[in-house]
Formats: sequence, structure tokens, C-alpha cells
Amino acid sequence: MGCSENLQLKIVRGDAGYVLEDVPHLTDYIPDLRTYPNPLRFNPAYSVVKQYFVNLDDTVAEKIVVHQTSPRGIHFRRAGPRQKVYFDSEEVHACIVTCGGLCPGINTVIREIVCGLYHMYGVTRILGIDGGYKGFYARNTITLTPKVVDHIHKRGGTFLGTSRGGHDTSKIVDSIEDRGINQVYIIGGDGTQKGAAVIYEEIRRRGLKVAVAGIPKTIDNDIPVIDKSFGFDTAVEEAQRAINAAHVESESNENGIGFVKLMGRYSGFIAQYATLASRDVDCCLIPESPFYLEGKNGLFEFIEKRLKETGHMVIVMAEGAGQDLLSECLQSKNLEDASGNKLLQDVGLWLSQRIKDHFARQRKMVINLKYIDPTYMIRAIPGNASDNVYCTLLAQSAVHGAMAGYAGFTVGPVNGRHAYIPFNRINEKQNKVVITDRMWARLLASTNQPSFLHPKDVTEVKEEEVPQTQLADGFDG
Ligand SMILES: Nc1ncnc2c1ncn2[C@@H]1O[C@H](COP(=O)(O)OP(=O)(O)O)[C@@H](O)[C@H]1O
Ligand SMILES: O=P(O)(O)OC[C@H]1O[C@](O)(COP(=O)(O)O)[C@@H](O)[C@@H]1O
Ligand SMILES: [Mg+2]
Repeated sequence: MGCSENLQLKIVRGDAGYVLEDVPHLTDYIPDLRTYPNPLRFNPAYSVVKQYFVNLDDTVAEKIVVHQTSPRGIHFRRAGPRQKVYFDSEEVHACIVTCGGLCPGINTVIREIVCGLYHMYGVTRILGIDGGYKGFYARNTITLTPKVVDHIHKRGGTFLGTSRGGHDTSKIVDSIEDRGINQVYIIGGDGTQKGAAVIYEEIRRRGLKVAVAGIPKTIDNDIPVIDKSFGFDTAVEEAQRAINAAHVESESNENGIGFVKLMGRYSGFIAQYATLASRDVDCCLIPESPFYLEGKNGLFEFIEKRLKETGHMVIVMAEGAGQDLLSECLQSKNLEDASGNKLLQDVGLWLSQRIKDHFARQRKMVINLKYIDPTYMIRAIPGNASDNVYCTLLAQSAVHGAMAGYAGFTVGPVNGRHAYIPFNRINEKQNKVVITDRMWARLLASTNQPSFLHPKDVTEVKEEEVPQTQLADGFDG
């Protein structure tokens, strides 16, 4: 096997095109580190489990649809407890921080990191960082114990508070060093994981024995490589309530249109899955699929056709869709939030008004449009049952990885198996709905909406985009 290394990942090559994109380990830069037997060996709850420990060579394949002659392809290190750990339980001083937007299940992840460290590894010194990255250097810390976090999974939001912006790498690492913290658990989305990667690099540059574990959080499901982000299912489920209301309203009024705006700044997964789940939606608009209003096969023409056919319709729109149309019209400036994310105009409100104006002035047709904006309601709730189980596994995988001495990694399921993924794989791109995938075709087939694409555009998109394995839990086959 050959091996090449940079600070964030280690490439190991094996037979038949096998590639392991490994994560860095503390021993890569601190030689002769002492090891300890994993305390789980003496834990009665786990003593009955056969083969509890993950084999050191276990890896998870990135692609599981292969051909007879395919090379074995890229793999990630399998997550889970190891026989040996690189921290003595008494030596561990952990901290947890949550950054970026809210997402159902964050409190479950916090709770299970605390309980995992306490109950599986006997670690008792755990700090919560207050209010995101800036809390490292601008706020007091919160002492976390299983008692303190006992009920938090039943509440939405984050027990620790969150923020955007304020990432100052050297101040953050100074704070980690000054407080004697040696395990850092960072819960957050794409921006947060970029922040975690630079924190890890600075820690390594200073030669500190500190493990940095990223737990991916994003309601938009826009993180690549992992199957799905936690809280996504809960959000899609909650969105059904808004869609149902829109459907009831639209059915009960002459030419009723129920219009629901959902989250999704750059990626339309929530709108896509909420539409597919509902079956009452007539049109789904997402940032990845440009559309137009006027003329042949435009949105106005489609609305009129559907109203004539069924007397009512439901439109679901991701907030990032149609921003180009809106900015053409409002000539708005490109504004950003504190983290550098694009600040969006309320496209739902704007489009609702355009639809009303079109039918009233140009078509002289009575329509009844009800606009529903449940934006924050779908993310400010606790995780549902399956998200809570998922959050527990993420938290425990992160704890096992840090205890095993992996120095900088993000944890997440890849084809159903939890793995340690190098930061740069998580950070290299954003996951988006691929509109030339079968999943988007399924949506088009269920809504019967126009694709808004010319055949020429389809060919161009096909050539540009490589379909992802995201949300591939048996659904994109
Ligand atoms: N490229 C980056 N490098 C370092 N820190 C970043 C970067 N992008 C975002 N961050 C920090 O990560 C945190 C969360 O980012 P944000 O984009 O708001 O949410 P999310 O992580 O959910 O995408 C913020 O504190 C922000 O300053
Ligand atoms: O108003 P806020 O709190 O900035 O959040 C709104 C945005 O957060 C998002 O949920 C995504 O944020 P994250 O990347 O933090 O998960 C977007 O869909 C939405 O536009
Ligand atoms: Mg983000």
C-alpha cells in the first residue's frame, strides 16, 4: 500500500484500485503517544456484545453500485469504538459548540456527546461553549453533566446557543489551549465544518494533543458525502402541515392557490422531499431548477392550465428559487449575513404578488391565493424519533473517534455505515438537487409541472453534473 499525506487527509492506496481517504491521527504529529485499554471493555452494558470493537482495518465504500470490472474505489475509515484509546478518561477535558442555523436534533447530539463521554468513557469534564464560535473568546462556558442535559432532547433549538460569523481561528485555539481542552466537538453546517478544519490545522501547527470532531448539521441537507443530515426528516415532516393547510385552503376556494415557502437557500432538498411526500403539490420550485413566468411553458401558463383542470393548486417553493427573477426586478444589492451566506429577498411574497397581478390584470380571472410561510417553524422543533436515534449514533461515533485519537474529522453515515470523513471532502462542495437525476424526474412525474428546461439545457446540465449518492437510502435506484 502507498501513502501520501496532507494536513486534513491521508490517502492510502491498496489492491485493485482500493483507495482509503483516511483522517489524520494524533500520532501523525505527536510520536510515542501512550495508549490505554478502551474502558468499554469493562462496561457491563457492552460486555455481552460480541465483536463490539471496530476492526482497525474496517472501511466504508463511498460508492456501492459497482460493475464487475470497476476499481474498488474510495473508502472512508469506519466509525466506532477501538480496542485502544489515546486518552486516559481523567485526562479528557472536552467542549461542545454549536454554530449556524438551528436544526431539529441539535440538543440530542449535545446530550448524547455528554452522556457518551460520561457513561461509556468515564469522562467528567465537559464544557459547553456559549453562542457559537465567538463564545470561545467572548463568553463564559457552561458546565455540562448528564443531569444538566437530561431533558434537552425534548426541546427544539440549541441548549448552548448559536451564532453566525465570529470565527477567529487564533483566538479560538488560544482559548482551547488556555482552558486545557483536548477534545473539541463542533456541531454545525458547511460553514462550521470549514471553521473546524482551520481550527484543526492551527491545533496541529501548534502541536497540541487535541482532537477536533465535526458533527454535520444542516436543515438544508447540503453537506456532501453523507447520506442525509440529521433534522432533515423532521423538517420535511413538519412541512407537511403547511402543505396540508395550503391544500385545504386551495380546495375550498374558487381557483384556490395554496403557496408554501420552505427553507433552502442554495439547495432545494426540503422542498423536493416535502413535495414528494405530500402528493398534493402541483408545482415545486427549487434553486437548482431555473424557471420563468411568462410565455409558452412558463409558470403562469401552467397555473392557468392546472386551475382549469382541477380548480385549485398547491405550489411549494424553496426560498432560494427564483432569486434571479427577483433581483432582475428589484435590482437588489448582494447582501450577506455575518457568515458570508447570501441574504435572500422574500421570493415567496414577491411571486405570490406577481401571480395575483397577472391573473387580475392580464387574464381578468378570479383567483384566491393563500401564502403560507412556515420557514422557522420547520426547524425550531425537536427531532422526531428516527432523527433522535440518528443523532445518538452521530454523537457516539464522534466520541469514539476522538477517544481513539483521530485528530480532525467529520462523522456521518455513508451508505448506511457511520464513517470518519476528512474535512476537505465535506468542505469541497455543496450538495445540491441534481435535476437530471431520477429523483427529480419522479417529482416531475408526480406534479406534472413543466421542467422549464429546453432540451439543449438538459444536455448541458447532464454534462456538468455528476449525480450524488445523497439520500440514497434505497430511494434513488
Ligand atoms: N470559510 C470559513 N472558515 C472559517 N469559519 C467559517 C467559514 N464559513 C463559516 N464559518 C463560521 O462557521 C460558523 C457557522 O457558519 P454558517 O454559514 O453561519 O452556518 P452553517 O455552519 O450552518 O453553514 C460561523 O461562526 C462562521 O463564522
Ligand atoms: O435566518 P437565519 O437564521 O440566518 O437562517 C436562515 C437560513 O438557514 C438555513 O436554514 C441554512 O442554514 P444552515 O446552513 O445554518 O443550516 C437556510 O435554509 C435559511 O435560509
Ligand atoms: Mg450553511
